Amino acid sequence: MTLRVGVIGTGAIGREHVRRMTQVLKGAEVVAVTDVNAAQAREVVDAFKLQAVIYENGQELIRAQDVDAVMVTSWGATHEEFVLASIAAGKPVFCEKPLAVTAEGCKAIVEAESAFGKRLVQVGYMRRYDRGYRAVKEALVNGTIGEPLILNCAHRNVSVPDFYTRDMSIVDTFIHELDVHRWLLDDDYVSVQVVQPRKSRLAGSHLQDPLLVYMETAKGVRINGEIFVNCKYGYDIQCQVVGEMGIVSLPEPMSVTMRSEAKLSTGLLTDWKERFIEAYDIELQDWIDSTLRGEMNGPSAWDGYAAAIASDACLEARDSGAIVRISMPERPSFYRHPSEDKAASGIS
Ligand SMILES: NC(=O)C1=CN([C@@H]2O[C@H](COP(=O)(O)OP(=O)(O)OC[C@H]3O[C@@H](n4cnc5c(N)ncnc54)[C@H](O)[C@@H]3O)[C@@H](O)[C@H]2O)C=CC1
Ligand SMILES: O=C1[C@@H](O)[C@H](O)[C@@H](O)[C@H](O)[C@H]1O
Repeated sequence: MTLRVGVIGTGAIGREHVRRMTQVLKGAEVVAVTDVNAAQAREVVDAFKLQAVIYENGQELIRAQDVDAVMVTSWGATHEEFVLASIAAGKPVFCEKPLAVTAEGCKAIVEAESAFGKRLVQVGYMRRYDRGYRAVKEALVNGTIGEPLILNCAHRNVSVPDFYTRDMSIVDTFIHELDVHRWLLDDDYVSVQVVQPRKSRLAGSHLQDPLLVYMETAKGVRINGEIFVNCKYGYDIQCQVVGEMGIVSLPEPMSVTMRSEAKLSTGLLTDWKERFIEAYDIELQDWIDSTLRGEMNGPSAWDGYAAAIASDACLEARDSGAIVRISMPERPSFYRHPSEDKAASGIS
């Protein structure tokens, strides 16, 4: 069976996901695309020799009879509208992060999906599929380093495009950390403080770059985070958890060491596409397979909502300079995995 997918937004990641669905993964065919930049949609159809209809807009694509499932890879601020329309049409939808740019927007999606009565939404938090992050999670679950106490992390990009706004360092960039640390630690955030160090002269004048983010979780873990989106030297994602009996760190991407011209050196990546290429492949193959089985396994609309509650608080903390409390509503049973319910009721 083949999942017929319609893609809304064929820019950087939309193009990448079309490439992997067409050339790398199994079980999906891109049958429809749309982009507000029609030339961009045409370019992708031609580049991958797709037998796909180019729709005027996302709403028309979602309504199309032959689109079984929707992929939303347009700008963050447009996600909410397309995810809500997909739910209204009863179609499974893979939405790139963020699920919506505010917690209020995510809440509307959670409510619509709950009212529909079946999970339809997966959010593109691909780090949960990254082998390195999974190894860190496994070490934490196994208790190898005892209980986690401190998490140190950094999200560094070489540079960002001109359209990158001040809020995007939180709602578009650090949102990955907000999701993956909640998942890694199996914990929720209770407070955040955002501190603005000396500003880099190499960042756009409208940006405050870098930023430091200090968070506390319900279990008392302290998170020290750095966001630096014009670091110039590479795409560098760091995560280290200090526990009672040891430290577990995210492995560096594989890279040869060179001895050459009187130097010992190791290359760094510069692009998110390469850094997480395997994670995106695994993530989307899982989405295709589970959607074909009529299930939805990956990061849920609730996870998207939880990350957005934290990112709203980060923005408030950045603007006020205060420590902002984060209050996370209790996760409804609709968003629990069946195995968690069994564990909670003692059924094995
Ligand atoms: N999971 C990850 O690591 C990554 C996720 N993303 C997310 O994917 C989304 C897109 O990011 P990029 O591809 O980097 O941006 P981009 O700007 O390269 O591409 C977005 C495309 O969407 C189109 N678009 C915008 N509004 C639209 C609308 N209403 N209808 C149809 N098309 C529309 C634009 O014309 C553009 O071609 C963002 O939400 C971003 O956060 C992006 C990069 C990596
Ligand atoms: O998701 C991504 C981009 O949208 C975002 O703008 C970058 O900062 C991240 O590193 C990348 O993974």
